[in-house]
Amino acid sequence: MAELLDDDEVSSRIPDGWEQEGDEIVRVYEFEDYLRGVSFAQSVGEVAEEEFHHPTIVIRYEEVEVRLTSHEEGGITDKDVRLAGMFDDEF
Ligand SMILES: C[C@H](O)[C@H](O)[C@H]1CNC2=NC(N)=NC(=O)C2=N1
Repeated sequence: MAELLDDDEVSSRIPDGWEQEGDEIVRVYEFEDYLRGVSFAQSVGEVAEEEFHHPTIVIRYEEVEVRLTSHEEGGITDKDVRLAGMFDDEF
């Protein structure tokens, strides 16, 4: 089981564009149109399935919100930080 990160560790490790909100890290990606966001959400889902670590994905008009936390550990771990960077690579 991965170690929980404290707020300072989260702040220093999460990629630019991500923020901590309680026990989650979150980023809102903006798109020129709705279907580009839908396609991005699909890509995020595929990475999540490959890594077996799943975010909450909210698809809105011209934006997609992605939230990560480690449910089993009950907070933010390096798994979340690593996946955040992998999702950014899909953007
Ligand atoms: C049983 C447990 O749900 C699975 O091992 C995986 C699935 N995907 C997961 N995703 C996330 N974000 N956190 C988890 O703890 C997690 N656990």
